[in-house]
Amino acid sequence: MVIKLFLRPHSSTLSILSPNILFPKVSSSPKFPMLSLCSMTTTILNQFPDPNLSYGPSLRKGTVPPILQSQPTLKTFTKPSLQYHPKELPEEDNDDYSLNEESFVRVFDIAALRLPAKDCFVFESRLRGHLLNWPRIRNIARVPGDDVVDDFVELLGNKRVDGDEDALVSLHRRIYGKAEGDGDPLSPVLYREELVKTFNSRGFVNFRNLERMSRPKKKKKKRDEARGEGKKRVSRDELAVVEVVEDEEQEGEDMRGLLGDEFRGKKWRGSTRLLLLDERYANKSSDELPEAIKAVMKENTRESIASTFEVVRCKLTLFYDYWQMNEILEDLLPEGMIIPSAFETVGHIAHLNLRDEHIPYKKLIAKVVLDKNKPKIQTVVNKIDAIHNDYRTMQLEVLAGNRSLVTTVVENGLRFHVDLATVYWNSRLATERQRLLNGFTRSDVVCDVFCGVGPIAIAAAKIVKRVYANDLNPCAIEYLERNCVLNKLERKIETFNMDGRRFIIAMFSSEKAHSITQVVMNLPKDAAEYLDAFRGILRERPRDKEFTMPRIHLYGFSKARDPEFDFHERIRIALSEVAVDVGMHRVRLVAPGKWMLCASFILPKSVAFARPVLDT
Ligand SMILES: C[S@@+](CC[C@H](N)C(=O)[O-])C[C@H]1O[C@@H](n2cnc3c(N)ncnc32)[C@H](O)[C@@H]1O
Repeated sequence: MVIKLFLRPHSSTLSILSPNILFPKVSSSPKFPMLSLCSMTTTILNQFPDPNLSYGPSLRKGTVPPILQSQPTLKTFTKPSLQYHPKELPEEDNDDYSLNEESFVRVFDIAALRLPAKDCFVFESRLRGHLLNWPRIRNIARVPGDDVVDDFVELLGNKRVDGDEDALVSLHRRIYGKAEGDGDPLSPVLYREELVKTFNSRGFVNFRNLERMSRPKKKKKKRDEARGEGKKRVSRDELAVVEVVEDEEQEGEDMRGLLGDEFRGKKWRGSTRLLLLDERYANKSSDELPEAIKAVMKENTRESIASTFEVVRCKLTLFYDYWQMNEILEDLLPEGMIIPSAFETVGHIAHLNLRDEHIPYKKLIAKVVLDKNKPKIQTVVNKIDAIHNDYRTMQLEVLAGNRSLVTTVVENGLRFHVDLATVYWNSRLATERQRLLNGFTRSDVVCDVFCGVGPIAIAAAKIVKRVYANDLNPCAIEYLERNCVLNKLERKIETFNMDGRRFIIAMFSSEKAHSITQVVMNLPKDAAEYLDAFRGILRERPRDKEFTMPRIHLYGFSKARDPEFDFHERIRIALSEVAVDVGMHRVRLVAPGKWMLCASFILPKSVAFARPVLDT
């Protein structure tokens, strides 16, 4: 079900359902001490209300923290006076801009059920349907600084002492600097001494920050300042932070001295956790909360007078790292533009195929692709032009990351070193290669006429008796030889660096011809044109000799309505043969209406022993 959500201003109140009696507050005002609205300074001006938005996080929902509101989405380096929104980016100036990650920070108001840490998992499963359940956000959030060791909780206990006074209440009075008899507040030094006297050695040791109590308070962390926030951070990962919205006024009298600078709560109530509630409950009053939550509150406030169960208002801040690639790009690129969502990977390289309309944004797109796919992706490239050259190498432009196009690809357990600048590689053919290899046996001898860096030849060498691998590109052969060694298969592979036609003729006019059982011809654009090399290839040999004809696997493209028929015709014409029994396999659609096919057939004897046309 899609729930439509209207974000409302922060002004509505949320009642605390359980009065906290653990450390009764000395503060003047607050009826709802955990729910101060004054600290919620994010403005609704920057909210993106959209009644059509569905449930869940979105860059178009939430608010931009005030400190970031003036910042542009892009930072400029060379023209500080100009600050373009990417949607207005001039094409030539593209290189001068970098992404401003902070402009992707969004703050969401949510409600949370604060409860003892030990109970959080029980209630998480009990209230699962009422929790936030946002991707990559845990429903349970920590409250930093209020974690205490179990021994200390034990020490505090929950039992009544001295007749009518709760041990915790009594402790609280002492901690707030009052003498046993509720006299004047103690000076920090006396207060500390009092504490030292009061606790036994076990308890004393467990006050991690006791020895620092009389020191001046440390400055807030730089990062908090940069974000313009002084709230306690519950989660410290890079994706998100949950903060309880509290009353600033009351913070002077908190337990920070005892429990550390990070602890900013006005009361200390033992280790607690936040169960983040469904975003629809963000601004609901206690009456409007679902029965399941009300029941939990009721049970737990009744059971223990010192209950820490309460509903609190929180701010959930999502950072640049939280958002997925498509969400960032959607926000960055002009409306209506197709979002580049997929790319090919070759080892550490992401290979984009950007459309013309993306070119002004290519560096930004590449940066997002890099950021969102680190550490696996280290380099982002774009194909500049269609493949035209003989070696089938791509014209690539490095857009982001390190500039090296030498990478290592792992395919079917084999490792291949590849330099995309000088050799051909296509990871999309991995399945096809596997299909082809499945047809090979131990007794086969394979000729790979257009082998590249060896994805077929090397994988075949693991299965078959022997492989002869050839490529016209000297760089491909250099990498092939490296890869043979890398995969410890150099003894089974013989390499050649010559034109495919010459290679076919050389192989079949040598002694090797007897043993060759499989020929792979993977140069889809032109391979069919090389078939004539087989015509009369065995004509010098005695016809009566038992000769096993090799099976040829020929790749090709076809844009015809009946691609199989079309490709079959081309094969027949190239072999100058009336009938050839061919098995066809559609490999993949390489472009709309353009199929890559693999034709497999046994070289007809009539072709292999044919006399050249002029001889007859
Ligand atoms: C489509 S790639 C296939 C490479 C390898 N089979 C693969 O799957 O990665 C075609 C290869 O044929 C090589 N090539 C192109 N023309 C050639 C020719 N006339 N003779 C031999 N090899 C050639 C190119 O250098 C390229 O490596």
